[in-house]
Amino acid sequence: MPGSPDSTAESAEQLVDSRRGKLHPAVARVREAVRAALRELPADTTVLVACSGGADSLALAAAIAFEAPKLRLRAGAVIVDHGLQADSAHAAAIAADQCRSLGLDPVEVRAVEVGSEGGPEGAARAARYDALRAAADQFGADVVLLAHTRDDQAETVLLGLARGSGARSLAGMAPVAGLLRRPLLEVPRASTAAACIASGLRPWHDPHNDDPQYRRVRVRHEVLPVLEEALGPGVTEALARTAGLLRADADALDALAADLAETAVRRTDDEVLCDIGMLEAEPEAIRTRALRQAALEAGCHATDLTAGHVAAIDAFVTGWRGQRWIDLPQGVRAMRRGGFIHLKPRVTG
Ligand SMILES: Nc1ncnc2c1ncn2[C@@H]1O[C@H](COP(=O)(O)OP(=O)(O)OP(=O)(O)O)[C@@H](O)[C@H]1O
Repeated sequence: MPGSPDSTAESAEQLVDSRRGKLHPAVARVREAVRAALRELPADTTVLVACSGGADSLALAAAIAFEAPKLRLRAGAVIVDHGLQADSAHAAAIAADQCRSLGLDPVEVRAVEVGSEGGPEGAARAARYDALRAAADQFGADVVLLAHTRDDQAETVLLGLARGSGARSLAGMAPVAGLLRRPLLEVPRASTAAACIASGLRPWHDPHNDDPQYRRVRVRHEVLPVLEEALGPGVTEALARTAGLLRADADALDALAADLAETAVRRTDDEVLCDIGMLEAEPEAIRTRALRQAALEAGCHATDLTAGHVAAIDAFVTGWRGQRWIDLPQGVRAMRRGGFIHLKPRVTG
């Protein structure tokens, strides 16, 4: 089914405030979040909003268009056309027109080819992020804004819990990650939808957002409503708060693990060596993070390296009973010899 402008009915009640000439609370909330996230940027910084044409990123586009002159920023938009639906070019053109009419400049549509690595969602995401980075390069932008909301964050935490993830994953999406910023992580999705209606914007409705074959869609439409009903309203907000708390913890542990890896892990020409004597005195949370880092350095991909793999490497330190070796993703092999764990990448050719 092709996507269409969102058919959410305009509620008279929601428009009351704007008719009275008062700023609608949802619009105010989105703008305030944008101001708070971008306040410290130097004047003349170029900021691009990644706009799919959906309600979240359209509300973000409107807010940055309003706030940019006051913050003395230049604000533009990038729309990525993934080419995955018959009418995707049309939907991208409509989103671009709306961004232009908001006063954003430059506004760029980038068509991408989505590969297959990492599954359909992962491949689309990888192609999108590449396109966003390329657009930032082209326009000299230091910041790209993504419109993930508090509800997206809560969904990410629940999905992580269901996988049995650790603190880093349960910390959800980062408000700032290099070039990327997510100013709406504390703003509910209901506010972005209401802000669009109040501003007369016509969001595009992505049919994937209703497709129950995606786990995230099932969490959104089935799991969270049940939790809110059983445990009371506020579950979504609470899950997002958990992400924020765990982010601070995970950052601190990662910093300690990086310090440990600095001394206990070293690279030679053909392998990565981990000093068991230095590792065994450390708490598990720090030791296993340093070991994970070592495995990544040896060539394992983050997406393939599981907690089970890391536990098996850790067993060379804390559960040594003469294990011979373990095979890790990307053909990396780990074994204990002398006082070290040796992580050897597969020899190719
Ligand atoms: N086609 C697009 N063009 C530009 N930006 C997009 C596009 N699709 C998504 N985005 C940006 O990414 C944000 C998240 O979108 P969505 O939730 O659909 O992606 P996702 O698959 O969860 O990706 P990720 O979580 O890695 O960003 C949007 O709010 C928007 O800012």
